[in-house]
Amino acid sequence: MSSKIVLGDNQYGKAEVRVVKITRDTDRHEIEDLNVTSQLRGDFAAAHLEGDNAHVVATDTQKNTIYALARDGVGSPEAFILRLGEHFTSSFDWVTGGRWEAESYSWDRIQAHGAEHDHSFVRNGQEVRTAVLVRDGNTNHLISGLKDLTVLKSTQSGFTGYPRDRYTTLPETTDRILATDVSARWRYKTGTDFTSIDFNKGYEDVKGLLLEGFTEKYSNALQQTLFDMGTKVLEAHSEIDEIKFSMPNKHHFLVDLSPFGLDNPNEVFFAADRPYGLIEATVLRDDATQAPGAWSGISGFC
Ligand SMILES: O=c1[nH]c(=O)c2[nH]c(=O)[nH]c2[nH]1
Repeated sequence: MSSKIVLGDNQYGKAEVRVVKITRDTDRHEIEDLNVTSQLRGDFAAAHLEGDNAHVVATDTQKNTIYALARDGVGSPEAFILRLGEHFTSSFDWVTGGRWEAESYSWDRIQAHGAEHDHSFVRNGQEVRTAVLVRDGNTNHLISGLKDLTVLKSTQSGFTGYPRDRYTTLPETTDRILATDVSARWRYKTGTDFTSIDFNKGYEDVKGLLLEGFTEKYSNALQQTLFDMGTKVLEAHSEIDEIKFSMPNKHHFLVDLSPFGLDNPNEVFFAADRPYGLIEATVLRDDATQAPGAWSGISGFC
C-alpha cells in the first residue's frame, strides 16, 4: 500500500528587509535601524498543490508593506512587528497568522565639540536587540531578546568540585576570568496587553538586570551565573514568563611565563576563541503557560 503525499506546515515571506527610519520633525533627528523578516501562515495549499497564486501575497508586497508601515514610525521592534502581524491578518482572510522577526541596531549620537550632534551618529556595537512575534489567529506570542552582549569579569569566578576521571586534566580554580557573549530571549506571558508595555524601557531594564546579575555573586560556574541572571529578570518583570540563554564560556588560559623567569599571578592570559564551553538553559516560572510554537524557528537555544 503506498502512502499519500500531502502538504505539511508551511510559511513564506521576505527575509531580512533592512529599513532605516529617520524621524526629522525637528533639527534633532532620531534613527531607528532594523532588519525585518515577515512570514505568512494560512491557506496556501493551492499555491503548493495547483500552482494557483490567488492567495499568495507576494513577498515583494510584504517587503513594501514593511517600508510603508515604517513611514508612520517604528517605535520599538516589538511594536513594529505587532503592527505587521495585525496588518497582514486583518487584510487577507486566508492569512491566519505568521511569524515576524526584527533585529535592531542601536546608534549613539556623535559627541562633537563637547555636545551630542543633532544628526550624526556612530553605531553602538555593544549588542543586537531582537524581537519575534508568532501570531496564531488572534493569539500573539512575543519574544524579546538580545545577542552578542560580550561581558567579562576578572575575578569572583571559579570552577571546582567536578568529577575527575582518567580524561580529566583541568585544574580546579577559585580565581579565573569569566567571559561570555550573552544571547538571551524572554517571552511575555500569553494574553499580555501589549499596548500597555513600553518595550524600549523594558528592554533597557532587562539588559541592565542581566548585566547586574552577571556581576553580583561569586560564580561557581557559568551555569549558576546564568540562573542568577534569569532570576533577576523574572523577579522584576511579572509580564515575562520565561527567559532562555545561550552563552559560550570564553576560556582565558593563564600563560606560563616561567620560561622567561617571570611569575604570573593571574595577570596574563591567552584568550582562546575555540573550542568554547556552550551553556544553555531556560529560566521560567513553574506556573508558566508553555508556548513551544513561539520558540520554533529560533535556533541556538534549548
Ligand atoms: O563554568 C563552567 N562550567 C562548565 O561546565 C565548565 N566545564 C569546564 O571545563 N569549565 C567550565 N566552567
